[in-house]
Amino acid sequence: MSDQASRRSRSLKPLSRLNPYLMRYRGMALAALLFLVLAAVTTLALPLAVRRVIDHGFTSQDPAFINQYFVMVIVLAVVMAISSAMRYYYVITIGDRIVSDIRREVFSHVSRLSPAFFDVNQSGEIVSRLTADATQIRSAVGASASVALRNIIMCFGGMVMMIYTSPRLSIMVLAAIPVIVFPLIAFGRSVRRRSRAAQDSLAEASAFAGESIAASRTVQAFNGEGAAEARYSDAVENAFQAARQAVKARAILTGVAITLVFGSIAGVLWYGAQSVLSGTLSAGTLSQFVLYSVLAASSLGQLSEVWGELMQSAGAAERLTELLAEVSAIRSPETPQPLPEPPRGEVWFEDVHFAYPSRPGRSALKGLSFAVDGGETVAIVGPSGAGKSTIFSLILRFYDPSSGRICLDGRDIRTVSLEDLRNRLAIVPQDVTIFSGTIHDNIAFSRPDASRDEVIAAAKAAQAAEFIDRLEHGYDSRVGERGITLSGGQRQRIAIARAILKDAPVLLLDEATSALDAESETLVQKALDELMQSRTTIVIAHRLATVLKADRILVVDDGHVVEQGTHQSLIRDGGLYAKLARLQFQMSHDDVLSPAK
Ligand SMILES: Nc1ncnc2c1ncn2[C@@H]1O[C@H](COP(=O)(O)OP(=O)(O)OP(=O)(O)O)[C@@H](O)[C@H]1O
Repeated sequence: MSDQASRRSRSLKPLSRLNPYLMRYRGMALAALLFLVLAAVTTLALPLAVRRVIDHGFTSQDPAFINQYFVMVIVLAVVMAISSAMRYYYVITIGDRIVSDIRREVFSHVSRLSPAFFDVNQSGEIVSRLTADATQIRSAVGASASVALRNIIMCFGGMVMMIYTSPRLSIMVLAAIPVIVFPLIAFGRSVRRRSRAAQDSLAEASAFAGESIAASRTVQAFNGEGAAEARYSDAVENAFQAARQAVKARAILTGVAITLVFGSIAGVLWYGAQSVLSGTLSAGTLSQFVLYSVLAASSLGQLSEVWGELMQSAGAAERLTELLAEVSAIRSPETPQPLPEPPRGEVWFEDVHFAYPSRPGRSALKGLSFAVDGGETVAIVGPSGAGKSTIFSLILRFYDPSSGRICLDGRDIRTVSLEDLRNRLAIVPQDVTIFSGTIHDNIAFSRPDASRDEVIAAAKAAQAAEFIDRLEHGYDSRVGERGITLSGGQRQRIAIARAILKDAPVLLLDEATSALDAESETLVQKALDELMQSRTTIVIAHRLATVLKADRILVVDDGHVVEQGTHQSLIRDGGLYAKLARLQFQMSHDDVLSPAK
């Protein structure tokens, strides 16, 4: 564990980060506190009643007096019961409420962080913060904090009442505390050390068993069963010995604890009894004192149990609120400029240099310039790693260039709001994400307010309607996780339907490299033709059909444009494109040499 991690788990301070959330529910928090104090005070009042009953009721033989006190005890018990129930309700509800708020806020914040954040953070870890850490906080706010608070009040109140009841006996108890506590702490440490050693040995034995069983074929093929058995039994024996040591230490600890605690209690009680006999202390006062000591001691015990939980929750609160402090590298400007109306769909790259933030030393784009006119179809072609996908990421403003400008309809995209910019762009990615939900929801992802008719029209235009109609529940069929799985071609057509529904002036199309069967290929192609009509299209091309249809081809290599032209002109020039075309589109040598065919 790093220094930072170990320091984290030793402080309760990060829990204060939950204060702003708590303050939102001030009323409920006050109510919880009120009932908490009320429950503690009534508990602390009970021993007072006990003393009065013992000292006055029994000695004066006055049944009316006893009845009166028992009625009082019942009233106290009812108050205690009601306030405990209310405390439980309020405290748990506040915990749940705060955790829901934090979850919502963290999710909404994280969803808006730029991809640079996700380049260096694992999504699994973030999700675990949202789930496991949030649950930990729920238990901290909901249970541990209230138990801790109640026990602090009880322990403190119990001690005050002990002193109030009998200062002399209290001094004796105080004197006994170090006698009990120090040996227990020392022993406790050794027990913990031994338990950890036992657990480590067991983990080692289990690891060996797991490995050996998983590789049972290898073990048997080499006649290694005997050796494995011997090694495992050694490991198990070690674990047993370590566990025995731990148990022995714990047994001694229990014995020592009982001796010390009861010895001290007996000592204090003996002294108390002597005082009762000599008439300096009443029997009721002694009982009251004993009850307060029991209350104070048990509160202390419970406090030590929830302390560890509170520590863990503090760590959880820290990890979760850390995410909220994360500032997105990509934000809308303070005063965004509007994009020109109506949209023209012009995209310019002007001498764009860019390196990914996670790899600052290596430029992905090195002075890239090109201009795409409204309605034009431009194909981007280049070797793997040339920077083609990076161009899309920059148009979508997932990252900002380190120098140069990217403009949409003549406006630098950094001067317009992210929402306006992305409203004008539709993307059909290579790897289509299908969310768990219905087909309708998946298509309408690009425009959640779209009507069923609009979704059907988009699906028809994307050549997807036919396969959707064949599904048992049509547009309401569930897909994605725990739903039906779609084929590669079907997923692509869903993505195309999404883009058609969005109807944005600029289409970014990352053609799939994976081969589809001939029928899917034809359907996807038809769907794309429909989509590309009457809008600007920038396509990372992997298919011959696409480059043949493009108005212009940009050949990108090592972060800049090295050639541009039509398929024919580029083949004629015999440069990088001619070479790539031969490899990528599997054209024969003759095709390349006589491109007019
Ligand atoms: N998120 C990222 N973080 C760091 N480096 C990246 C990231 N994405 C891409 N790169 C690097 O940037 C360079 C350009 O990558 P890019 O994905 O744009 O290439 P490409 O032309 O699309 O390649 P391909 O055809 O193989 O998809 C590569 O060297 C790549 O390793």
